[in-house]
Amino acid sequence: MDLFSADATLQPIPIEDGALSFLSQLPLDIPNDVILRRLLDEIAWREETIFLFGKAQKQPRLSAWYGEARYTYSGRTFHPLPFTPLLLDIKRAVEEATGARFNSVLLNCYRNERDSMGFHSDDEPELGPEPVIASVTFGATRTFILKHRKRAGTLKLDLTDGSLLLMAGALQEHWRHGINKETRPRGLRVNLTFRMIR
Ligand SMILES: O=C(O)CCC(=O)C(=O)O
Ligand SMILES: [Fe+2]
Repeated sequence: MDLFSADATLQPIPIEDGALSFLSQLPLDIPNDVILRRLLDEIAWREETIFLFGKAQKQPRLSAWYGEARYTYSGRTFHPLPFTPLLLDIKRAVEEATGARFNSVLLNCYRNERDSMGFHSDDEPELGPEPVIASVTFGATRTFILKHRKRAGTLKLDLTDGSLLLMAGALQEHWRHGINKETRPRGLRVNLTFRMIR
């Protein structure tokens, strides 16, 4: 492999009001399909319940938190599980590719095309101003959609198996992002968002 080829490093994606960059394959020592299978086996996946207009509802995906830092979300304090050796391997690869450091990861498992993530910004106070968030995907491709908060502006990115998307700068302040349900069949997808919680 040519170490200096363009697609071996993060490539900037032009966007106003924030920073985005993409690498189609995060360099890893373990094949993507083996990582996917191990994540499915080793992670303590949970189907969380959320309250929407006072009504209990199951989140349309499975999720799990791992890392070294506690965090609060919707007024509740969560205690993540300690990083596993596999998560530490992926974290090391992400830190090498991005030059950033991370101490927690949120994992989401989209079981099929009916699983989704509502539009949101990752702007919790403990992430600090202009958070750097690294998103790694294994398995099926899903479309990551960004919508500008103040003006008409939508950006769609296909997040493919083994890819790394880096969100930084003022992106979370100006844009929301989400994963829509789809009608065409989609296989299982696991996404990991590495964060630095202070
Ligand atoms: O699954 C994805 O690509 C998005 C995940 C996400 O937005 C998050 O974990 O905050
Ligand atoms: Fe997010």
